[in-house]
Amino acid sequence: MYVENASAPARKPVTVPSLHAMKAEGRKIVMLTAYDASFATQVEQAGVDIALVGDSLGMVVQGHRSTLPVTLDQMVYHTAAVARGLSTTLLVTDVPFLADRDAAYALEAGARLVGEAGAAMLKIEGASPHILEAIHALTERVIPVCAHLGLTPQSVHKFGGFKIQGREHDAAERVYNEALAVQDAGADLLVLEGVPAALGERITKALKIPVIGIGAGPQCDGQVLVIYDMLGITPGKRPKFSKDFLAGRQSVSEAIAAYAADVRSGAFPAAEHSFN
Ligand SMILES: Nc1nc(=O)c2c([nH]1)NC[C@@H]1CN(c3ccc(C(=O)N[C@@H](CCC(=O)O)C(=O)O)cc3)CN21
Ligand SMILES: CC(C)C(=O)C(=O)O
Ligand SMILES: [Mg+2]
Repeated sequence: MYVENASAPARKPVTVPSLHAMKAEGRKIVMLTAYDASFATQVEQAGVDIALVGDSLGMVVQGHRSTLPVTLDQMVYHTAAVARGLSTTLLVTDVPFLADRDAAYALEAGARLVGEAGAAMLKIEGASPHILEAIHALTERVIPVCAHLGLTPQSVHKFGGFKIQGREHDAAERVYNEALAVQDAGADLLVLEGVPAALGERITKALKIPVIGIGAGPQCDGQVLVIYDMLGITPGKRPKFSKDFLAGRQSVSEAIAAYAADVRSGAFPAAEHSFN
């Protein structure tokens, strides 16, 4: 275990079954990205439920304009670093662009990110037939999967930018049906990004698995943000759905604790962080 965490107060480990229990009991799930051991320790000590090694690291750590250049080797490197900073926080890692091109590649990613680096769950964007196959192949081999729908950043070229999805009736139906499909394929969790709040609420109510929103309104079972956005240090324009929790506070740990408290109370996201 990472030494700075050695004196952290004990809490029960967050697990896939405990996330399902949180949805059943109406307790909000708090998720935040981390890319290294020091931030992972901050996330752990603030009592965040899930740490996400997001492929957003391609943008906020590496300085690229999209998440597409991130490699599986890089995700393994960051996941192993984050794992050393955690003890009870559930560790989810993104499968990078096209590492899920078929079930065999997805299993290779699973072997490396779970077996080698220490992730507990893989997050995969989309619901096309080959992605549903990959979700099925992984979950059949007891690697839990978090699906990711709506504004899936790896689809940036198809969408023509980081654009809110599911605004028109047909597009909303498509995202809704994809959510049912990834659940049927075996996903244990869904990240729903950049969709109108009403669609976020409808999908959250329809699914048995917990739905974590980012720009998907306040009715989701939990929320996730990119940690540099909620610390106000992202260069340039932050997404509208994010909020600077360090503003007016004294430390990173206070900011993360405030984020966790606001997600749990329902104070975040407010109307200004949601789309209609
Ligand atoms: N710093 C950072 N934060 C993120 O949330 C994030 C990343 N990077 N990188 C990977 C993806 C890209 N994401 C993004 C990036 C930009 C917008 C954005 O600017 N959206 C517009 C909405 C445009 C519309 O209305 O269609 C916005 O105003 O928020 C959204 C998601 C989410 N992820
Ligand atoms: C924004 C979250 C959901 C993500 O996928 C990432 O950080 O890469
Ligand atoms: Mg991602």
